[in-house]
Amino acid sequence: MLSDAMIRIAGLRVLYGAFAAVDGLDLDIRRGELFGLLGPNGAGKSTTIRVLIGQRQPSGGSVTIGGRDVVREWARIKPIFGYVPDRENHFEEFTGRRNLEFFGQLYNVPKLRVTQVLKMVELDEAADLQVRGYSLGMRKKLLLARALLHEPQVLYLDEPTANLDIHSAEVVHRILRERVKMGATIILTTHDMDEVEKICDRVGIMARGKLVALDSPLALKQQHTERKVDVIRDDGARFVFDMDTPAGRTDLAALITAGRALSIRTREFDFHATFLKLTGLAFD
Ligand SMILES: Nc1ncnc2c1ncn2[C@@H]1O[C@H](COP(=O)(O)OP(=O)(O)OP(=O)(O)O)[C@@H](O)[C@H]1O
Repeated sequence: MLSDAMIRIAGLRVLYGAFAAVDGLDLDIRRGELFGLLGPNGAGKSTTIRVLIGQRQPSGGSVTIGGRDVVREWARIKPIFGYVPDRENHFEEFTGRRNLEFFGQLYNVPKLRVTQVLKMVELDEAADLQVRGYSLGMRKKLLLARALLHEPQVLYLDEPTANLDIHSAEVVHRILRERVKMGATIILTTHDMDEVEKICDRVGIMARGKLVALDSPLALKQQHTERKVDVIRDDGARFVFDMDTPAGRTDLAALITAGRALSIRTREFDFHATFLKLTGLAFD
């Protein structure tokens, strides 16, 4: 348990009928942390988020945000979070600006703030066009702009950069890092380890409703990078030396000292392999 947890998920269970989509999840997220939640399809990521945004009640366990229980104290939690869903739900016939003004009214957000967030996500030039003409990426950025309107302390994002080009993804990444620097707490779900490595402070990997890994991206890499070295000798023979064994280290050193190593390559972190291994989906 973290002493500075903003979001505390303890023993969370969510049932759909008899099926446990989330099956005893314990997870603390720090205040001011950008947390990446990964996992294969059906792992329980979206169900967890559904509990956090009040769409689904826990079947067991508890979730608190800033010390308040999401079920019993929902009215106090609702104003402090923003949510970017994976599926958009804009008013097609409204302009981007009108969409935001509509939602802004619900939170008493001044019109100036609408202009600010449109600029932030680089939609200022398209602000007065109907959303029906927007690209997938523009629609996604409008969702983010909407979630930022009331400057939420807590932000949940379901695959925020899916369908975005590289530049737009960077705009989103920059905005998220800025938010956490200002003290916001963010959970995003993604299938993209590069994204996690680039912007997340910690990562949790879920499988079958449970957490199977929890660490910083760097620690996860260090823990799961194979400490092996592939060598091609001057006569074309190939060798793999295991750096975790004394024999592997001595043999490699001998080959190098003898000047017979033609090519030496250390193994890179293989996120796909690690992910499949941790989630139990690797083929044997
Ligand atoms: N409304 C529902 N009724 C019944 N089962 C559901 C319902 N919603 C989700 N499930 C099941 O719960 C499990 C977890 O689903 P969830 O959407 O939380 O996974 P996920 O990790 O978000 O997956 P993805 O990466 O595909 O979005 C899946 O097996 C799914 O079929």
